[in-house]
Amino acid sequence: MTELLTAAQMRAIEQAAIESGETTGVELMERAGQGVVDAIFEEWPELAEGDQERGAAPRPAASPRSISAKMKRAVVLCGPGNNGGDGFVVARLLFQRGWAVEVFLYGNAEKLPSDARVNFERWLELGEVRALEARSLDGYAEDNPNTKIAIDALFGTGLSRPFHSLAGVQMELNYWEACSGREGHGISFPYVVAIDVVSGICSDSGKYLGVDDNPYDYCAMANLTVSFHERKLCHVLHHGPRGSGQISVCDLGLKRFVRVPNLQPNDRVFSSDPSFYSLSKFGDQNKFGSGHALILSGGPVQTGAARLSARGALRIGAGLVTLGVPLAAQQEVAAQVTAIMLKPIETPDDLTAVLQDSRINALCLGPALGLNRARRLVAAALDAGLEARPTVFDADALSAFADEPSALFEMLHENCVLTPHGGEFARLFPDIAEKLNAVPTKGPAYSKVDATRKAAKRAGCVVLFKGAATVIAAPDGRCSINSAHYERSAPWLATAGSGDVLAGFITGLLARGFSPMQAAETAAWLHVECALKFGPGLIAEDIPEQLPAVFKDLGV
Ligand SMILES: NC(=O)C1=CN([C@@H]2O[C@H](COP(=O)(O)OP(=O)(O)OC[C@H]3O[C@@H](n4cnc5c(N)ncnc54)[C@H](OP(=O)(O)O)[C@@H]3O)[C@@H](O)[C@H]2O)[C@@H](O)CC1
Ligand SMILES: Nc1ncnc2c1ncn2[C@@H]1O[C@H](COP(=O)(O)OP(=O)(O)O)[C@@H](O)[C@H]1O
Ligand SMILES: [K+]
Repeated sequence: MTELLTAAQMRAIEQAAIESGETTGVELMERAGQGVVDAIFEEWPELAEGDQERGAAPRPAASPRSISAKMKRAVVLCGPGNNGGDGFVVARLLFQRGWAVEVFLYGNAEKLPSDARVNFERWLELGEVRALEARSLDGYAEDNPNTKIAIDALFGTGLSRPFHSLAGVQMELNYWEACSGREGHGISFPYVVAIDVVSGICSDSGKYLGVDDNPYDYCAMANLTVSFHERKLCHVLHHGPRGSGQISVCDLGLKRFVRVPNLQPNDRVFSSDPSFYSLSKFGDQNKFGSGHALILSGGPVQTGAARLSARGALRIGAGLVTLGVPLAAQQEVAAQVTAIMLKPIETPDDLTAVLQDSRINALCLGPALGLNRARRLVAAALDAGLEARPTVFDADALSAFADEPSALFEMLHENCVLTPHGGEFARLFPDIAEKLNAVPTKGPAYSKVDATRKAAKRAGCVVLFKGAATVIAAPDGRCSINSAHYERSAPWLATAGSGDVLAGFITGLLARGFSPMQAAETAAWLHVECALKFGPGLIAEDIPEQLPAVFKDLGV
């Protein structure tokens, strides 16, 4: 598991490192700038070809007269804080490799923080700094056709309010990001490289501050973002992944400062990669050793969703899986399943009776259950037999309580898992959803992490809030994110029935004895792995069928 940091956590780590006396802010800034340059040449090795170190040449070498049209050119946009300071370092390092470098500053040089100021002064020994204005980049790529790289060093983790004053610049970066790497009419557009965070995005939420609609047409975007120490939350949340392009993480040598006192375990957020060891089966256990999952089905012609869940639960390793089916749908389900068993469950009393079997150690309610049937069965599910039986609530089992969410929350216990998508989340937690969906006016903005943690606390159980970034939180604040972005991008998972399979995966792992948090995290991660294994054309039925190959790759 890797950690995903908030801006405050990153600052605390930096501060602890500086206070230890082992490093200084200027040294960290130098490592940061070097890391950005290294990441650029790792991403585009062809850009490094033919570079000739010219060292710290005196100022005249950078004057316009000495810049030949053939020189590779970079334009560096520096902002008023330390992100801008990193930009000055990058400018110097590229210059020392023989590049023509043009530097713009947004803000007042006199007010730069001290470390940034040091690097501003160092740059001034090599070249000029022009004031960045709204139209500074208009026509720039066309007029300077050898511009290979644009560095976005305007704002990083310190963005505190909406940033609209350079709309023209942001739109130009957006356009360059879209056109870079493609030749058209003799013009090649530069790659946009964001230092730490794409300017305009709040680093804790991944939202563009002050933006309420589609930001993809007019906000700054990058082809590559170089994050320091670890990824920040914005790199996996909301608009962040699209805005960031690719992510490269630059090690600043701060690993041993992660455990600074103000970072409580339950304030931290991790990526949800599971421990694969826990997925293996060992010894001579019989099938009951891997648990028995019961999944409740809807009525006639509404049984497909529960069957998908059941298939998922069985493939992920539950020893036995039974579908609880109303009488009228028995024939339909029986004709479709083999290893999965059937039990007639029509009424709450039927469910109560079935649940007297304490070997049924995990339960799933929701997929196409029907709102009325869900409402009637939930109370029985939570009341019967085994105390605090691990139970997944999905789809209709959530929506059935839209008019009175508190009635559901009062019944839940710590072994429950709720798996809402955005719509279901808004039905159960309307106030939280409203806050999450409001236009953010200042940073740090309310994030999906904040929302899911709050929901888990209110519900008193694990909440898995679905999406390309699936956020999983427990009532005590533990939180992880399963990010289907970058090399794990899995857009084909957005297909009918995919959530039903996920509910089945979680139920199967609960049956195998995983804790609710561990089951949710592991299931979400495997769900994406299955989609990646299959690739384009994926439909929900395919997802469970990828598990054997995924397990094999993992050495399970
Ligand atoms: N932590 C580490 O270990 C390391 C961090 N490093 C680097 O430092 C970066 C963080 O630096 P930072 O804290 O100075 O913040 P940054 O993003 O440069 O901006 C802050 C400035 O912007 C201003 N401002 C804000 N919003 C604004 C707006 N809308 N419009 C106009 N102004 C606005 C804000 O003003 P204020 O809110 O105070 O009024 C303040 O002046 C980090 O991302 C990384 O690149 C590396 O050097 C190496 C190690
Ligand atoms: N763009 C995406 N990339 C990766 N996964 C996605 C994306 N969109 C949705 N998902 C995942 O697909 C599943 C969809 O679930 P859900 O919305 O409940 O669909 P259904 O009700 O049809 O099963 C969730 O696990 C969600 O996290
Ligand atoms: K930036």
